Formats: sequence, structure tokens, C-alpha cells
Amino acid sequence: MGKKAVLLVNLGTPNSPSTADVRTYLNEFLMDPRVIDINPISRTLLVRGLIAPFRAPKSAKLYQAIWDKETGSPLMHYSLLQQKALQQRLGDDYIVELAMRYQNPSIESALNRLKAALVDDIQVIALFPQYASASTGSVYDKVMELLLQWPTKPNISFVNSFHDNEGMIATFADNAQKYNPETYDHILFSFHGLPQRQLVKADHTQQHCLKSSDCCQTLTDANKNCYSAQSHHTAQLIAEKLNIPKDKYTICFQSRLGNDPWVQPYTSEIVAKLAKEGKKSLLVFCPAFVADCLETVYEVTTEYGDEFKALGGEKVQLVESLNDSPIWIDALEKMVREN
Ligand SMILES: C=CC1=C(C)c2cc3[nH]c(cc4nc(cc5[nH]c(cc1n2)c(C)c5CCC(=O)O)C(CCC(=O)O)=C4C)c(C)c3C=C
Ligand SMILES: [Fe+2]
Ligand SMILES: [Fe+2]
Repeated sequence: MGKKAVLLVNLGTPNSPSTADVRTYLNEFLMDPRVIDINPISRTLLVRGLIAPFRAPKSAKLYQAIWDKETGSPLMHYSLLQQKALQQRLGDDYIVELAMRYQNPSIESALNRLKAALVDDIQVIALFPQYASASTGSVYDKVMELLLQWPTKPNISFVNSFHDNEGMIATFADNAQKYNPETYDHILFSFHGLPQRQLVKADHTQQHCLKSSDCCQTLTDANKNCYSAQSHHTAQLIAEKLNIPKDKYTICFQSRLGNDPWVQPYTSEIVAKLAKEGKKSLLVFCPAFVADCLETVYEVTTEYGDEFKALGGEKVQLVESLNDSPIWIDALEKMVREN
């Protein structure tokens, strides 16, 4: 019988928090035409001329703040734990490799290891619960580009999204239990943002996304691949599981880059609004991420925490990501075995 493999792919993180390594990472990441989807000349000017020189030193400081002396980048640390735990669960039936879309371990090196191991069946799981062209779509592109050069192709499958995966929802709910969600003034579901034009581009029908103010807030057949609609659905499922009433939570989008409109509402504006309304405590879920990373550990806890407190709020509590929770590893195992 042929050998089977699972390739877990997350976004990527710099090799170290030095400005030089952060610049290299940002250059590779942001030069991806699926991430900054503008014409190539403008993208090069923007990334090489503006973002890499000015953002790299700023981002490096943020990475230095979250970099653990022993385990390094949280994204890498938890991704490695996920790989090891899944390998243990699947045993000798599968080889489980971890790759990052940008930087290391590269998708190329992981595929080469699988090639050397003579695998003839690869399941690629892009570790983004909600589909976006800039994340999952880009992983597809890279894997296909590399496989173009293989004389003999393996059987290959991709997990397109898992925004409603029962185990993923259950893990977020379980992680929140210890904070007693009902004791917080308000709950946020803060997803990574996306330029609005990318939602519109991804709309097969070209008749749905952003055509009305609330069209991406409900998942239907017409918008089943829409990042915003899938994000709303994930949040609604977690809220249902925890019996959080509709008026007690807000779905919002963080990490905007540049001046173009991104998916709204922006987390920062919601945090300010809630503080002004007199809310004192916020519990924040970040269900676009399967592992804690800069965007959860720093942006939510420190940046939004500081903003909330400066406006009179008292407490912003992050619900940990899926990381290596056994319930999440169960879900991954099930995803692989049932695929
Ligand atoms: C959830 C999936 C992600 C999507 C979709 C996504 C789109 C996207 N991101 C940027 C710009 C940046 N993102 C950065 C960090 C970052 N992004 C994701 C995930 C998605 N991004 C993760 C998991 C992380 C954290 C990585 C880590 O090392 O911890 C950064 C770098 C950090 C910073 O400088 O703020 C940038 C820049 C764009 C432009 C975009 C969509 C078009
Ligand atoms: Fe990002
Ligand atoms: Fe949409």
C-alpha cells in the first residue's frame, strides 16, 4: 500500500525578531500577489519602497515583545506542537509535515521530504478556518506551483475551509469556559481583516458580496466561499455553543494595513465604542487563527487592551487559540481520517 502524508501549512513568521529577518519575511509575504493584489509595479514600489523599510523596524519591535527566549515565535511553537500531536495520533499510517507559506520550514522543503519518503497521497490542510484568497488560496498556488515540477504526481487533496468544524468550535468554547464568559460586559469575535476588494473578487456570482450592508453577515449558498460570511458563521456557532445572546457580542475585523477599505467593522473602532458606552470588561475570541501569534498575543492583548483602558475600560481578556488543545487535535485527526 502507498504511503500517505498530511501537510499542515500555516502563514509563517520571521526566522528571528531582528529587523533584517522581519524585513525578509514581510518582503516575501507582501510581495505575494494574492496578499497585495494590485498591479506588480505598484506592489513592488509599495512593499520595497514603503512597507519593508518603514514597517519592518516597527514590526520587529512587536515580534521582540512576543518572542519567547526558549520557544521563539508563538505561531511556530504552537504549529510544531500541532504537528507532533497529530503525528502521534495518526501513528505510522501517515507522515505529518509542517510548512509555512512564507519563510521556514518552506512548503518546498516539506514537499521534498515527502517526495524522498516516496509518499503517493498528500492531504494539504491550510490552517485557516475561513477561506480567503490571500491565505488558503495562496497555499494552493504554492503547492501546485511546486508540484508542476514533479514527474510523477501524488494523489493530492486540499481542505478548503473548516469554518464550521465541530471540534474547532468546541475548542474555542472550551478554552473560554475558564473565563466565565457570562461575567464579561461584552464579547468580541475579532477576525483577521481583509481588503474589501478581495471579498468582492472572491464572489463567484459577482452579485452578492458587499452589495448590501449586511449581505456578508449570513452564510448562504450564494456566498458560501466568502471570508466575511464564513467568519460570521464561525462566531455565531461559538456564541450558540456558549449561549451568548446576540446583543452581548460583536463580530469585527482587525489588523488593517494601508488606507483602502477593509472588511468592517474594525475591531479598534468597536473597542473604542464599547469603552465610551461604559463597558468595563471584554472577552475576545480570535477564531481566524488556529495558533496564538502576533495578531492575538500582541494586537489584542496589548494594543486593544491599552486602547480600551485609555478610554475608561478595565480589562481585555484573550481566549487562547486552538494551539495544542487535545479537542483540536481530535478534530484534525478526524479531518484527516474522514477526508
Ligand atoms: C487568518 C488568515 C490571514 C489572512 C486572511 C491574512 C491576510 C493579510 N495579512 C496582511 C498583513 C499582515 N499580516 C501579518 C501577520 C499575520 N497574518 C496572519 C494571518 C492572515 N493574514 C497571521 C497568522 C499573522 C501573524 C504571523 C506571526 O508571525 O505571528 C503581518 C505581520 C505582522 C505585522 O507587521 O503586523 C502583516 C503585515 C495582509 C495585507 C493581508 C491580506 C490581504
Ligand atoms: Fe495577516
Ligand atoms: Fe460576502
